[in-house]
Amino acid sequence: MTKLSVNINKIATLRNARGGNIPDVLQMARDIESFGAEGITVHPRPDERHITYQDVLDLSPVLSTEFNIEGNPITKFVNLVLQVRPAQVTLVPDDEDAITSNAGWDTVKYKGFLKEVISGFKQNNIRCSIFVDPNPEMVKAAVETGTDRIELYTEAYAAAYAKGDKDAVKSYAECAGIAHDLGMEVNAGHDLSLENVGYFKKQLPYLEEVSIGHALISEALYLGMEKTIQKYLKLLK
Ligand SMILES: CC(=O)[C@@H](O)[C@H](O)COP(=O)(O)O
Ligand SMILES: NCC(=O)COP(=O)(O)O
Repeated sequence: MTKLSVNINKIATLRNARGGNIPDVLQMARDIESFGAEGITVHPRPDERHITYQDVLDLSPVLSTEFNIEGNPITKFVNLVLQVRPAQVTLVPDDEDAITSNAGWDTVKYKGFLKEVISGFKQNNIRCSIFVDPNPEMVKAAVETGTDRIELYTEAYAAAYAKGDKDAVKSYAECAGIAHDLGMEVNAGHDLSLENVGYFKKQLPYLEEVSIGHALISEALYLGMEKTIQKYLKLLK
């Protein structure tokens, strides 16, 4: 079984559109957990355009499932994660002004940096994952950073699948196998949806967790949050 961690950034985007507290991000997170999601993911960005640093602090004590905090390990982010001590931190090499995540780590070039950051988190018993493209060279170098997991960046798979190209999953399956053989667990995320996640899960030999936000929140506008989560859980069994 693959765990579903729901990324609630887009709920905060809606709330921030008007100020105030509608929708209530904390209540939504609790409801998402009660509908069966096994984790909550947030990706606070430096401009706090959706999830704010304060949201992360407020969410931490009320969650009952795995809390996954994603982001670029700038000092402010590292301090936040060390204060909250979530179950998992996912390191993503975002530019400050990126609309959304758009690349995985160059684990060869940034090996030393990642090693140092990951060591600090692991000393605090925080599981580490790093966002990587489905590139065998990057996956092989990832193990030397000391990370527990990799998160495969699935945007390219999702785009290809939408055009009918199912073969795009092959590089992901290969990289999941390499990661497993090297002792790392495998997560995946970005642009996964009800349409494409079932095939992805079936093709990957190892897949611990997917984090899904943009499509899931959009699908919930039509189906409702509870039904949407139930559909994902069925596909991820
Ligand atoms: C790492 C990743 O793929 C997700 O965190 C995604 O980038 C969501 O971030 P936004 O909600 O800011 O697009
Ligand atoms: N790590 C990926 C994530 O949290 C959600 O990405 P998306 O579903 O919003 O593209």
